[in-house]
Amino acid sequence: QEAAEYNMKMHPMWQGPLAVPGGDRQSPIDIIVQRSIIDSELKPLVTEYDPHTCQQIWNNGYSFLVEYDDTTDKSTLKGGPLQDKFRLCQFHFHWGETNAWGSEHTVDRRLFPAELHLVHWNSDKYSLFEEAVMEDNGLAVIGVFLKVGKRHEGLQKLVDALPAIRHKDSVVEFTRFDPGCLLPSNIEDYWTYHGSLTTPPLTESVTWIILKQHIEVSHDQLAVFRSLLFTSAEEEVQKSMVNNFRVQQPLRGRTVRSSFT
Ligand SMILES: NS(=O)(=O)c1nc2c(F)c(F)c(F)c(F)c2s1
Ligand SMILES: [Zn+2]
Repeated sequence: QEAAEYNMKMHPMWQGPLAVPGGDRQSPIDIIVQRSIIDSELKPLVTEYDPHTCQQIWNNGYSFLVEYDDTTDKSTLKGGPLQDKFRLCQFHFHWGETNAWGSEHTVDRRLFPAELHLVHWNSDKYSLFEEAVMEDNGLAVIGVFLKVGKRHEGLQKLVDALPAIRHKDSVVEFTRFDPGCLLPSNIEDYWTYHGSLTTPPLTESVTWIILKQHIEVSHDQLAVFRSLLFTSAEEEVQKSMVNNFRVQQPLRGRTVRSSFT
């Protein structure tokens, strides 16, 4: 409990509501593997990402986001637990001040040093992200755990862009980046559950798809994430962007399904 209180006091992210009042499908959560229900009807995920839809990378004061042109169905996700087609709008990460923690979700309480979120919205049912974010089947987010190990060649282009967006609200052009290079080789094995955004507005509109297989990045690559700042250039006290994860939320009777035995 005191850790949660510490988290609330110490991190700029928690000025907003800690949990949506009455929210019974909040994220992130701990995935207890033996309590997950194997669902043989879960299909393989189908991602079709077009690197030419990549537009910019920016620091929004919570994380850094790589944003994609989502005005057409060029970069999409379907299959898995999803009935509709979802458009990629952005991806971002959450990480810790040390390699000992940083992920938002955990597996049997196991923490990872960072977690990647690929954010998609339901373009079969809605015409804008802003609409979809308010609907319970509006968003689908793929979560990928990061472990420290060998250098991730595909990530380096992104790491090299970070010094240009050190401060909150800085933006630089970022093109021809294939987010598929950040996925592990096995995307068939995943857990899925209904939850929420993990940063304000915390809306309960997300079908979470957490991949079982992690990706590896080097210690030095992750260290560059920590060189980012929560604060804008004008602020006199600079705060390094670390521990930008939300505290875990109660399961409230939800079931986590798994696509594998
Ligand atoms: N961490 S997350 O749940 O994937 C996630 N949070 C947010 C958020 F707070 C936003 F305002 C937003 F526009 C997003 F696209 C996402 S995506
Ligand atoms: Zn996230």
